[in-house]
Formats: sequence, C-alpha cells, structure tokens
Amino acid sequence: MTDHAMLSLEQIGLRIGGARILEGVSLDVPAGQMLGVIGPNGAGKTTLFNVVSGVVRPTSGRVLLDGADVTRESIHRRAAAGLGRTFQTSSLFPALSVLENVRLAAQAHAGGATSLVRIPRAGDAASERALECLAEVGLEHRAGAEASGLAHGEKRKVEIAMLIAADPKVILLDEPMAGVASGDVPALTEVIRGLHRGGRTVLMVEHHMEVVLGLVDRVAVMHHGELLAVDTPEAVMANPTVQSAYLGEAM
Ligand SMILES: Nc1ncnc2c1ncn2[C@@H]1O[C@H](COP(=O)(O)OP(=O)(O)OP(=O)(O)O)[C@@H](O)[C@H]1O
Repeated sequence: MTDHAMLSLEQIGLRIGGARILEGVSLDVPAGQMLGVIGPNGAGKTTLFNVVSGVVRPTSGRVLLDGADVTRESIHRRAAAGLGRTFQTSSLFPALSVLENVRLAAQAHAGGATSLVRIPRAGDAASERALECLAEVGLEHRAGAEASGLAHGEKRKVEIAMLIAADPKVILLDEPMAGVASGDVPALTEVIRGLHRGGRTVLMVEHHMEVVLGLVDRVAVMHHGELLAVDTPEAVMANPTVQSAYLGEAM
C-alpha cells in the first residue's frame, strides 16, 4: 500500500430541488486500501457512489481518479479511466451463461465488438480472460450455467468477475451482501478479501457490519449527507458521535 490517493473526493455537495443530499464530503482513498462506507438508511451512501461513478453530477466539489479530475466525465469515460462498480440490483444478462456474461465484459474492456450472437470459441482471448476472472472468484465450475439459475451469492461473484475483467483501478461495491443467503456470506466475503489482496482499491457500502468490520482498512461513516468520521473499524465503533448517529438502529 502507498500513500498515493487512488480516489479523492474534494468538498462534494449535492442539492436536489431544495434538499441537501450531500454536503462537504472530502475523502482520500490510498491505492490498495479497502474502505467501508456505512451509515443509517438515507444517509447518502448510494448517492455518494452515484457521484463517484458519474450517475449523478455533484452541485459542488471534485472527484479525482488516480489524480485526474473526472467530475465532468460520463459514466463510460470514468469506467474507461478505471472505475468499476456493482449495483444493488443484478447487472447480469439472465439468459446468457456465466462465461458469456464475463466474456462480454472482457471483450468490452479489450475494445472489441460486444456481439451477443457471436459464438465464443474455446481459446479466444476474451474467453480465456473470462475464465481467469471466474477462477479468481471461484466460479469456473459454473461457467456453462445460465445466469438466471444462479443463487444471489453466485450472481454477486459473477458481477465481481465482470469487474475484474475490466481491470479497474478502483472498485465500488454497493451492498454486495444484500439478498445473499447467510450461508453464502463467508465465501463472498473471501472473494472480496481476494480483490483487496490483489492490491486493488475497493470502496464498499454494506449494512452487514460484521462483514465490513472484518474486511476493511478504514470505515467512512455517513449521516444526513455528511461524513461523520473516517477511521479504523475499532476507532469508528468506539466513537460516541457515530454511536449516537446510530441510536435506534442496529449497528
Ligand atoms: N434523485 C433524488 N431526488 C430526491 N432525493 C433523493 C434523490 N436521490 C437520493 N435522494 C435522497 O437522498 C437521501 C440519501 O439517499 P441514499 O439512497 O443515497 O441513502 P443511503 O445511505 O444509500 O440509504 P440506504 O442505506 O437506505 O440505501 C435520501 O433521503 C434520499 O431520499
């Protein structure tokens, strides 16, 4: 890990109508760090991811990816510059196989035509790359399965394999454990730990506190659109301001 900030947020503010959704959010995420983003419902976590990935443009402030200002860049330009994201809802093509889904992501990254009708040939570069990515998430044995038949935990792993295929500098995981059966949580946790071990910079919004605290280097706590604290998991849990923000909520 280095001190170089792979992602920097500078005084991010967002107003929609008269509502103040985000205010003064400043954050540096060093290369290779995993940061958990937590906060009560409606705190602004998903909106912050939307600002980082380009779904929403902030009213004020800047987003820097590996030192480059991407605040005014489109979603696609940011993805091409190395920003990968999963969403709370599945982004898989349900009728395609696991391999075909990951292969399309690998092909898109390589700049080739992403044709759904092209029959994958064994040994083509995109298929090889897709198989490598599936192996990284422990799903190569499911390569031929139809995506619609996968359990939630498996779908999340395929989505992560699709991210890896694009070789991103920064990965945003939006509630990866949502809808995942409790028995599948440990295996998915290990896949996310593997992303981190691979030296990738990862931000993760997650309500499953045990998962967050067991995985991340630092935790950013949001409340009413502001950052309450950014610190180690231990320090954040011991922080009285954080505890009072969560009063009435299970932490
Ligand atoms: N386009 C929008 N227009 C108006 N209000 C919005 C818009 N997007 C988000 N909000 C409001 O901003 C606040 C933050 O929402 P956001 O979904 O980012 O919270 P969150 O922390 O991700 O919540 P959760 O944990 O429930 O997913 C909420 O009060 C939400 O209603």
